[in-house]
Amino acid sequence: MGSDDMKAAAARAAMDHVENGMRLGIGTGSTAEKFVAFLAEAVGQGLEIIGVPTSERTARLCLEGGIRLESLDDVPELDLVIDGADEIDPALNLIKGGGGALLREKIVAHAAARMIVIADDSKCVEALGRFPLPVEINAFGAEATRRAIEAVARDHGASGEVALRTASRGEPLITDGGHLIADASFGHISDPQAVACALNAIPGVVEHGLFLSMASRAIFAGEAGVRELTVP
Ligand SMILES: O=C[C@H](O)[C@H](O)[C@H](O)COP(=O)(O)O
Repeated sequence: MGSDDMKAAAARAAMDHVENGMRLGIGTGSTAEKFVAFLAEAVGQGLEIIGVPTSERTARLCLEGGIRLESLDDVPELDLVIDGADEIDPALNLIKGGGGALLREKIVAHAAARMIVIADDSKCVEALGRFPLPVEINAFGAEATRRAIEAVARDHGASGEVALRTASRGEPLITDGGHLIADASFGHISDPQAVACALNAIPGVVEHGLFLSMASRAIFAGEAGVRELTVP
């Protein structure tokens, strides 16, 4: 089974947790997009949900699929959010933001009673940090903020650099919220809570991609099939 099929298998399994009448947060990224396709199919067959998307791209895909959307301002409390992740540790702590959507994803996840994360097996790690941690930062003073993140990373044993993310033509990537993304290569984050606190203390940091104690269930798909993990 290729990685695309695994993502689709996890997304399909997540549909078992979607119930009629739900207010549903809808994630961003290639795995979440598989979920949007299954959701659109179910909506076409009569499922009624209200969706709140975590990015402009997801909103577009949902609308193309006939999924009813509302803004989080109109539907501020959600029953469930289903989203992908870049890394998932055994306690279901996550790194997210590889697609640049971490701010809206975290706001939506925080507004949801439950978060289910869907992924192929390659996202499963013993400790977070191999995937560079995305940090959304304000454009004002971006270099000063980048250096402050670098100092935090160094204090926490980072092995690599902190780089501003660029888009396809080399210009800085701008998020849906109008911010920049700095990717911090830790290699291994031994104390995610301490890193999260230190990043939150930097004024130019809007949000970071550590989603700690937010997911209550992970659905992984791999060669051996689909397995579900809940918080220990
Ligand atoms: O900003 C993007 C999100 O956090 C994605 O959910 C994450 O990067 C995983 O994306 P994918 O399913 O494409 O690996």
